[in-house]
Amino acid sequence: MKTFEELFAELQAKAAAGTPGSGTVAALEKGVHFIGKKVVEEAAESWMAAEHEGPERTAEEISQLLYQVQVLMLASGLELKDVYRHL
Ligand SMILES: N=c1c2ncn([C@@H]3O[C@H](COP(=O)(O)OP(=O)(O)OP(=O)(O)O)[C@@H](O)[C@H]3O)c2ncn1[C@@H]1O[C@H](COP(=O)(O)O)[C@@H](O)[C@H]1O
Repeated sequence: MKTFEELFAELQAKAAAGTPGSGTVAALEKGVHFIGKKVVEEAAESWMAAEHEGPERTAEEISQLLYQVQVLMLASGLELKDVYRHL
């Protein structure tokens, strides 16, 4: 288990190092358009899970949505504080 902040730090480090075998690095190489579609896909799956599949599946889909949002942040050159200041 990891927190939102811990996951972001892990993804930042992998992106900076270009870690071989990292799905995050591969997604960043594909770019914002590819990542944006993943965000929309996971958002839709979260919605469908919430309507039809119960809380456990919903939590799983939301975790994937949070991951894809973090990858989009990295692709956009954003840090956590850039987003948090709008909360
Ligand atoms: N939390 C996640 C995470 N959530 C979702 N995903 C990715 O998002 C995809 C979504 O899963 P789905 O089952 O919806 O997708 P799918 O349709 O079956 O498969 P795809 O065709 O979309 O790949 C997964 O295949 C993963 O590639 C994640 N990939 C990585 N992480 C974490 O990110 C960290 C870094 O990962 P790497 O960069 O791969 O080392 C690790 O700690 C991982 O646990």
